[in-house]
Amino acid sequence: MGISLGPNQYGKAEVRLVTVRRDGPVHHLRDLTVSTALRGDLAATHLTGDNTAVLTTDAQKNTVYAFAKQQDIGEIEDFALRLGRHFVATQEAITGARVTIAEHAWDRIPVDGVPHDHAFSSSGGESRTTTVTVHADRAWVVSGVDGLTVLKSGGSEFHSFPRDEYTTLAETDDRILATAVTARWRYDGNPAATDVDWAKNHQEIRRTLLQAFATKHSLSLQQTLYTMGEAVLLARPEVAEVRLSLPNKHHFLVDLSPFGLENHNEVFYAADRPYGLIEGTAVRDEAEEPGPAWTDAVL
Ligand SMILES: O=c1[nH]c(=O)c2[nH]c(=O)[nH]c2[nH]1
Repeated sequence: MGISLGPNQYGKAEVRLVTVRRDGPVHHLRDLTVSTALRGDLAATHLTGDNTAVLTTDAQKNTVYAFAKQQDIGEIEDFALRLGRHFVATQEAITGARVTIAEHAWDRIPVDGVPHDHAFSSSGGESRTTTVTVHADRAWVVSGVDGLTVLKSGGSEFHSFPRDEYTTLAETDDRILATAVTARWRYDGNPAATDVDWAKNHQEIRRTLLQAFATKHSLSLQQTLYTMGEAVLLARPEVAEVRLSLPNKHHFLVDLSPFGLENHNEVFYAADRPYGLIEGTAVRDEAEEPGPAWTDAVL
């Protein structure tokens, strides 16, 4: 009974690539997930462990980042074709390359109706939430938003933190700041007994959160968090308290120096975990004590 190697392919799956092109103050953002898979004469590595024909998956990932720097990405079809053709043309053993790209769309955050130069939001995955608790004589309402994904490619710094023997993070005065906002706000008084326009509140609070994120020059995500909560309390007198849970979706600068390329804050690796998790509350001084809906509204 004979056994032989069947069809096979290999590559790097889900390379998270974010690029920022700066035309003066206006930034152009691209956010892609790129997967490569190569096929060809790869029997040796499977059968004997001879890797002489194996272009590493690490090199495939590096190629994605280097190509993103060397030429404008353009349409994802063109970028995928450039990558695929490169692998087939340069690797003798490789006869086929499959490159799959998903592009994640971002919209400019409107600030007073004007699209912002370098602050973006992504509506995919967002939901509006509410938790109400009803007793015989009153009700408490907690509303919120989940998964409101935002990113700014300018106006964010993080430095002047303490350095102990385990601190390796570089200080930066220009980084990408990205998060998926989970927000909960509680209404003061007995809102179910009064005439609250829930839809309008939701819309205005969402807009206020976005505008604060876009316009606040950030020295930390903590500072941005408080500014966002404070802005909601300033805009909506019926809201007593705002809780925010903000994952710091890290974007790491890709080191392109091994390929003789400079990276002036243009090409990033979007990491999904671990992430910093920044949580906090902005509360109105004269607000009444929170009701049961607040205690139960876990972030
Ligand atoms: O805005 C930030 N706050 C932190 O507390 C922190 N910690 C870290 O590693 N990066 C950041 N960024």
